[in-house]
Amino acid sequence: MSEKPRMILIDVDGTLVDSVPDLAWCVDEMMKALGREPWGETRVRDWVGNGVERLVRRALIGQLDGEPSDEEFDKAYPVFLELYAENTSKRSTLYPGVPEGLDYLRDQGYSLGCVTNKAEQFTLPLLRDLGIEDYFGIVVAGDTLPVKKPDPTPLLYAAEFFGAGPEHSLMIGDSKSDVKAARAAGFRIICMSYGYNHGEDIRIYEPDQVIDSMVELRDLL
Ligand SMILES: O=C(O)COP(=O)(O)O
Ligand SMILES: [Mg+2]
Repeated sequence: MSEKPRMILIDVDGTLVDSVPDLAWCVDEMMKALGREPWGETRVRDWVGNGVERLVRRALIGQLDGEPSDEEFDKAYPVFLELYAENTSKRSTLYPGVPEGLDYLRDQGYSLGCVTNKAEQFTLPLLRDLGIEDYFGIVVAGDTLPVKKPDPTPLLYAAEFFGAGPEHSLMIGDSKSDVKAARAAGFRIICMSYGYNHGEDIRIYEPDQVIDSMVELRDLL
């Protein structure tokens, strides 16, 4: 962990992309289509980070933990998928410092990968629409493998692709899933202070560093 990283894996939602405006819009339109009240961005923000299926389940019950009925979910999920396919990037933006940060990392010669819990059908268009897909040698999405973060497997899969050992591997994320996955993989972990962590300060989970902008990576790496 103390050695200089060779490979850097970066999370999407809450790290590179402020995707909640689109996710919340789609959740609210789904709720309205089901004849229910919309939740708004502030509520939806705390439910992002474990993939769109989990997001829809949380929206249906109005809380982080628990399950809606199968009947409710089976009705709602296709509605959400259709809405989000058309609204993946319309309202989503890169956080300030992301373009400069990615340029810096690329120019320094790091192998860059993207590891997200967002499903591949949304991840790839989102990265493309925001003009950042070419930075990444590999994209491991939420459904690329049978498991997602906080399981370390997606991180180890990317590390194997690049031939990087854990001592040369860094994860950059925003949530406790990123911290847990990185710890289990034996990677260094840096978190963004501005991301989504289900309403909790990410510092509670003790990542190696917490930064406010990806431009700060210039001083850390
Ligand atoms: O919840 C999601 O869909 C994805 O979240 P992540 O990009 O932060 O892993
Ligand atoms: Mg995230």
